[in-house]
Amino acid sequence: MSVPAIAVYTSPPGASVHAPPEHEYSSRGSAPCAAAASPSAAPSSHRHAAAVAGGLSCLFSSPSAAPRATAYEELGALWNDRSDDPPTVVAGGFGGGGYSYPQSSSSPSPFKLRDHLHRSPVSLFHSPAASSPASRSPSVSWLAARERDRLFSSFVRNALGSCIDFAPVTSLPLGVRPAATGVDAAELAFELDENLSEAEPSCEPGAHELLARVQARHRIFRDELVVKAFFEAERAHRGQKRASGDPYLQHCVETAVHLANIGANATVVSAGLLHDTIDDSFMDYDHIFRMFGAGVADLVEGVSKLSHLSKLARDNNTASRTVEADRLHTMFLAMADARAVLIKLADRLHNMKTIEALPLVKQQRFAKETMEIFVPLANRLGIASWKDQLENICFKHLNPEEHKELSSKLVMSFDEALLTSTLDNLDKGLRDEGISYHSLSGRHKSLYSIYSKMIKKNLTMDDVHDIHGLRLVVDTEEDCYRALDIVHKLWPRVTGRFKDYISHPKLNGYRSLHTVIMCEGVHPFEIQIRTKEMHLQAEYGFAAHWRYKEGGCRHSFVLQMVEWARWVLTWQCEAMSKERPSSLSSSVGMRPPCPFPLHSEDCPYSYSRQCNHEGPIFVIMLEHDKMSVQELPANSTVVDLIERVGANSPRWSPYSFPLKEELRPRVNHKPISDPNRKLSMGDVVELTPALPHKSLTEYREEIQRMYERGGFALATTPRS
Ligand SMILES: Nc1nc2c(ncn2[C@@H]2O[C@H](COP(=O)(O)OP(=O)(O)OP(=O)(O)O)[C@@H](O)[C@H]2O)c(=O)[nH]1
Ligand SMILES: Nc1ncnc2c1ncn2[C@@H]1O[C@H](COP(=O)(O)OP(=O)(O)OP(=O)(O)O)[C@@H](O)[C@H]1O
Repeated sequence: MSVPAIAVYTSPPGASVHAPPEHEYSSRGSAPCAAAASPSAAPSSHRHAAAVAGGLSCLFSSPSAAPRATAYEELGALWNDRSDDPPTVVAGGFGGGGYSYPQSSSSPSPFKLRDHLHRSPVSLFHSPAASSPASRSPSVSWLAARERDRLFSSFVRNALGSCIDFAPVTSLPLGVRPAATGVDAAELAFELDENLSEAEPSCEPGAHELLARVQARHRIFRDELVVKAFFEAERAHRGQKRASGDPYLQHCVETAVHLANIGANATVVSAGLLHDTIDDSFMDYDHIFRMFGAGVADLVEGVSKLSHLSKLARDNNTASRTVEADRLHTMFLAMADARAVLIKLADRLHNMKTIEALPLVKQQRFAKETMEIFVPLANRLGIASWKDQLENICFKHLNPEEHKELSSKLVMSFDEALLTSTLDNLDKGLRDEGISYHSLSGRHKSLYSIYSKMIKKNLTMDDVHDIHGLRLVVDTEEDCYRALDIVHKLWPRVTGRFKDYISHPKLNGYRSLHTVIMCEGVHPFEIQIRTKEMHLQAEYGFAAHWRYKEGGCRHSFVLQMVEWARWVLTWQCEAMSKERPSSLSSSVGMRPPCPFPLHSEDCPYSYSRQCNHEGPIFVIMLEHDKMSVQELPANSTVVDLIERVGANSPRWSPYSFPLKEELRPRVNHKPISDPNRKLSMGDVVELTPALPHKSLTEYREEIQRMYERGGFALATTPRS
């Protein structure tokens, strides 16, 4: 996904208001580095070390497997507390890294005010914004909202076109609460304890220190709800250890830290802390609901469901069956609140970072599954830094030799100082010519992305021209060409590498100017120049980067869901992360209507409930202990599934619905009494339940009788 750090086009008016310093250098991922107050201030050894160390890191020092925290990630942790951030320069790991400027300040653009006050949803997953303390201005927010709506509307019409029915909601009906996102005090089904953080509940040694450490990094961990979730997670996992020997709680905390790093709000961070409680402790949904309310409980339950599916998929090696793996991605995104997918991804990211503690064979299995299932999810959701990190870890385990060789080469060839100085030069060149810009960002390509490109195009590393890349987003098409002239005046261009996708858009609608220039005579730099609208299209439209990477996509409803998920996540994390109950009351009047097409009146900001598409549904089918992901038309029933299985079976012929409950098909672990029960996205249908021990003999006899009557499939009363 693309990378602007401060690119701000469509931020909702409820979003936090920031006044960033003149220059911001920030990461595409969750890894800003506050070590240097300016790009040039960080010693290059430090920058290199941080770049190299970026792959595997762990926030908390641990006696066993967890490596020491790296500058890359530790400093990334500061993002959530943006008001404390100094201007930062980023030291990205091999996950790729980035830098960026907001618009140039010498030549204010008409968007200047809005741009500085609101951050883009696009920016959320890519780069933290360094900022000075927040202040709120309702009138400016409102103006921004109108601009956002205008931009968003035209973007949706242009970009999504026939993919969706575009019917923007202009206002929320009276009495409808705008969001189930940040925790609104009125939504809570419990009273938050006063001075909870001082309550000092008794817990295992080290837990308070763990909390203190993480609180020092992220303000969100001082939030009452989050503190309460921390102590509840501690209670749930007390005495449990990870394979590495670390307390289990550490995994919960680090999962939550990943979420905090991308700006998730208190509800999501709390659910991240509690994400394993339903599966691995005495706590159930009701308990979490009573303690934390529906927002957190639903998310934890959603993660638990995803974990079950993921385990089923792993045990059945679904990842290696492309079609089914693809259905699985869609199913994950469609069945759960997108934020649950986010928590599952954060959980997987930490598990992958600590995978060395597992036996080799498991490392391989996890790496394969992560590459096939979770990397595409991170890609589709636009969380580039997680995608890069997951890919690089998997790469290391799946192709250790290639990883080693390429890492050493990249250390030699990647020049971080050059990236920042090129950014500086372009910024100056643009200012000198009076061209205002919206954002200017730079990134270095991740190790795995370089590797993939080399394999795909049969290149050597020297032939990869975009290891260093800059992206400039300006206001008008005319500015694109003016900026291009400046670029070509500043540096010699590499012949044959200029592409004008503005006058000749790609078939998928992608528009941008691309050129490759040579820095200091030896380093090729790819520079992309585009307008804000082109950029939105490249991020969210038909030309979206995830689709560009993944190739064709069959179902338009998939496109819609994915873009929805990205939008919801981006907005929620971005807009709500600073909004705690105390501040909500004052901002409620300014809450925006949900901008996403198709949101209905009760707008829960969760696309899953809005997804009344006519497209197919995907369900998991378990038959004789084998799992498959089946695609069925909308409104299909259990009988439809059974008929499909029967039709493919040589023994197929109808038989009656079993009387014995334990022999009936199960949907989500419960035997069904109505074979015409409709199936929903993500249902797990067991056609042949696992053999119950006690009734084993009886069960066999019954099956035998069924076969004798003619076939192991169900025929039911015909449907009307
Ligand atoms: N979102 C999006 N980005 C694109 C698309 N096409 C190209 N890009 C971006 O532009 C970069 C370079 O694209 P091109 O100049 O067309 O280059 P190429 O022919 O694909 O091959 P290389 O020059 O070797 O990278 C890609 O690496 C992407 O970052 C697209 O359809 N959608
Ligand atoms: N020149 C650039 N400047 C800034 N960001 C870029 C540039 N080129 C790509 N990006 C962004 O960096 C991220 C990682 O891109 P990456 O290089 O891995 O893939 P890509 O750009 O699609 O290249 P390719 O398909 O050629 O491998 C994406 O979000 C992409 O949009």
